[in-house]
Amino acid sequence: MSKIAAQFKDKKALITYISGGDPSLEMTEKLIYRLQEEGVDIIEIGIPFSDPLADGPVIQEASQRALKNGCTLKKLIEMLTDIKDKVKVPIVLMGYYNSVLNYGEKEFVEAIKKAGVSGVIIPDLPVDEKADLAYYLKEAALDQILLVTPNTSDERLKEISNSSSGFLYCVALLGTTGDARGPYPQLESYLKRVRKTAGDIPLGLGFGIDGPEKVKKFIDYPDGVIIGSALIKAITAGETETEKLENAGEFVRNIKKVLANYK
Ligand SMILES: O=P(O)(O)OC[C@@H](O)[C@@H](O)c1c[nH]c2ccccc12
Repeated sequence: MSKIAAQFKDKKALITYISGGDPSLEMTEKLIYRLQEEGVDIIEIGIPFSDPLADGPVIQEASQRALKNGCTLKKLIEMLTDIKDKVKVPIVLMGYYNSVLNYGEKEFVEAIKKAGVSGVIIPDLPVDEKADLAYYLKEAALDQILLVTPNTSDERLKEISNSSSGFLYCVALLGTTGDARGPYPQLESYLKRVRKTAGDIPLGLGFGIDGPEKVKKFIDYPDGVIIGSALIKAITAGETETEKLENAGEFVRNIKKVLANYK
């Protein structure tokens, strides 16, 4: 079992997303330590990108702040490599395919492996693309987490879940990240359909889950939740570094309180 999949064992997992380099790489480093201390199960880190097409305004702005402050994929990987020994929680890199292509697919996989990263999410790389990247990731024993949506047909679901490793990312709505309308009204039947088709792989639910209330409402169906925009909002609301870290801690504690009641 991969280090990522193991995080779903006997509990509902909490996966938090932060944008790498927002507002600085030093802050990303401190946030990783804080999220780890608060007991987050997996940390997803976004590679800053100018056209993040799956992202709503909160993450778009976070990505812009990171780019403005000079964060690049290379610098992000260097930072992760430097702190590798202090990070026990599995790290997942989320980024658009273009960033990986620019870096070089083979070089990217080698570098993130060295940085201790456990898996990747590349939302704009379809499963049938058969990219070299998928091959290199497998060789390096890194997870490639794939996404399904309420619109995904049963046939595709089967194909995607067979190729996904670590967990299967169930997008909770038809829209972008941070969409407060989520999750999808027929979430229960959607996730039951996924469960039936996907077999044993853990199911993570993300997009539009903005706090403890929504977690409570929907946690029966998936094996874990992914929260990004709402956490970034809480962090950004802090004025000083200390306040930002404190807000992140408080946000996570409130979600963990809900999750503690479930298995
Ligand atoms: O921000 P939200 O609505 O809480 O959704 C999680 C999300 O942020 C994170 O998993 C993510 C950020 N950017 C993405 C792009 C594609 C898929 C997933 C993501």
